[in-house]
Amino acid sequence: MQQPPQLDGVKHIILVMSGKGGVGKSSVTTQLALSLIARGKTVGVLDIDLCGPSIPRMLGLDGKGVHQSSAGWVPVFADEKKQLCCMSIGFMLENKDDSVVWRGPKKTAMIRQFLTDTCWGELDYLIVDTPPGTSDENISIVEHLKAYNPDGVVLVTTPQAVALADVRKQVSFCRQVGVPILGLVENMSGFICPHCAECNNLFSAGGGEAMSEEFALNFLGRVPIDPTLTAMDTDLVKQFPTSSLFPVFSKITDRVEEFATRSQ
Ligand SMILES: Nc1ncnc2c1ncn2[C@@H]1O[C@H](COP(=O)(O)OP(=O)(O)OP(=O)(O)O)[C@@H](O)[C@H]1O
Ligand code: SF4
Repeated sequence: MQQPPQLDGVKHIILVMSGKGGVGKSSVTTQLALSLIARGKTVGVLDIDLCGPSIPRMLGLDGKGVHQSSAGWVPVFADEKKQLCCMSIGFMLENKDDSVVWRGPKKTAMIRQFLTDTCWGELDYLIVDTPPGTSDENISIVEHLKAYNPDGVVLVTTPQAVALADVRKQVSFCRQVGVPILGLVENMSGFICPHCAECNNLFSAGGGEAMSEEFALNFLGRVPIDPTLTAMDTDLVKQFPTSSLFPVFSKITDRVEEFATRSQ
C-alpha cells in the first residue's frame, strides 16, 4: 500500500489496545503521551475510539474544533510549546454527549480519513488509541498502519480474570494480523492510600505479569488506582511532572522507548 505523506515525519507509531472496554486504555495513552513530552519529545495522539472518544476530555481539549487546511486536518495542540497534539472524533461531534452511531462502512471510511488526512508534521511519537476488542475497526486500523511499519502495540489490562481473558484474545489478534506487541500494562493494580501511602490490592494483583510470562510478552509495569487521574483535567501538561503517576509512567515509558527502538 502506498504510504500517505502525512505520516512521513513520524518516527515512531505505537498502538494502545485492550480486549475490554473501560480498563484504562485512554488513560494509559494520555499518561504515556505526557510522560514522553516531559522528556522533550513531540507527540501526537490519534483517538480512533469512535464509540467513546475520551482523549479530548482527558487532555482538557473539550469543545475545541479541528480546522481543515489545504493539506488536510490540522490536529489540536494541547500545550503552549506545541509538543503535544491530538486528533479525535470527539472534535467532530457538535455536542460532546452525542454518540457515533455509524455503521461499519462509514466507520471504516472515517478511520481511513483520520489516518490519511491528518497533517501530523514532524513527530517523535504518534500514539493511537484504538477501540476496545478485536472488531472490524481494529482490523482496519492495523491494516492501514501496517504500511507505515508501526513499532507495536501496548496492551492494557486490569487484574480481574475477565479482563485478562480478553487480553488472551488480543494477543492472538495481534499475532494473527502480524503487528508486534511492545508489552503489557496492568492498570488499576492496587490502590495507593492517600493517607498512609500503603498499596492495597482491591483485586488480585500480578495477573498481568503472569500473563506476560505465559505469552512471552514484555511486562511494562503496574499502574495503581489513583484518584488524581480523574482530577487532573486542567493544565495537565504542567501538572503531570509533579503528579503521583509521574514516576509510575516514567518507568513504563523507559520500557516502551526501549522496545520501540529495538523493534525498528
Ligand atoms: N489507574 C487509574 N486510577 C484511577 N482511575 C482510573 C485509572 N485508570 C482509568 N481510570 C478511570 O477509569 C475510567 C475508564 O478509563 P479509560 O477511559 O482510560 O478506559 P478505556 O479502556 O479507554 O475505556 P473505553 O473502553 O471507553 O475506551 C476513566 O474515568 C478513568 O479516569
Ligand atoms: S490504607 Fe491505611 S490510611 Fe488508608 S484507609 Fe487503610 S488504614 Fe486507613
